[in-house]
Amino acid sequence: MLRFEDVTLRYDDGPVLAGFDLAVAPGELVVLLGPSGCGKTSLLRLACGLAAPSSGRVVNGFGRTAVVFQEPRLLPWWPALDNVAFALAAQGVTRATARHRARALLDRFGFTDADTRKRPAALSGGMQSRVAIARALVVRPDLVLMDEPFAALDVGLRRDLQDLVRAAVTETGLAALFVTHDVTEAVRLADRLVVLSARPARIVHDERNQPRDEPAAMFRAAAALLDRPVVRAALLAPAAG
Ligand SMILES: Nc1ncnc2c1ncn2[C@@H]1O[C@H](COP(=O)(O)OP(=O)(O)OP(=O)(O)O)[C@@H](O)[C@H]1O
Repeated sequence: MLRFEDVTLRYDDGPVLAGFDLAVAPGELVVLLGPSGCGKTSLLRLACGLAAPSSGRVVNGFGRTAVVFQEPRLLPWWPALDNVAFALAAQGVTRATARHRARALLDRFGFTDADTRKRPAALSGGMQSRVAIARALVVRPDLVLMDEPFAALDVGLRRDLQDLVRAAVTETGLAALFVTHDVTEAVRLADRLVVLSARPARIVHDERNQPRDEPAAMFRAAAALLDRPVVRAALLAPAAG
């Protein structure tokens, strides 16, 4: 379980979170949907221990946490295979085992043997994103934190990668906290969709297990994103019933 308990986070210019509560359970794919600058990245930084709350508690009870950033952040001089295998270096597995696991995952992600030998500069943006996701998943995390990992990709590629993330979560039972400001992406991916207000981020809508790609769910999420209480109350009322 990952828990934010009454978390406040202040920067010099004021709070980005104030009394924030959220729990992410094992096996759950939670999408945080919120406007730009509302504090989504800050929440992920708290979740993986890169930042500490000003008050309140962040408790990450998952054994192993992996992170996927918006940019793939691959090592440019290494082939795709080694970029993935390297993630296992800290786990004390042999180099042969690491490369074997990396190859198996890249194979599932559609890489040919020749592709696995290419350096990042020789891979398309979508392929680089796949390497970044493989690097996170190869360590067999219990929780993966994803910060708008597909924001730079075109729509068709995004859908492929969203399917890949969903499949990985379903097959392995890991928990995921996925940040985006794209309503379509959020509805398509989420087991549970949490919509955040503008800074300081507070939860304005929290919906579980909605049918994916359902226009009504998109409408509710978009309405919540508008963050206008009167409009929201009117539009969200049917969801409550
Ligand atoms: N280290 C920092 N020091 C001061 N202010 C910061 C810091 N990190 C983020 N901020 C500010 O806090 C607010 C929230 O930033 P954050 O990156 O968490 O939001 P976000 O929702 O992820 O935004 P985006 O969608 O644009 O990536 C922004 O106004 C940002 O400028």
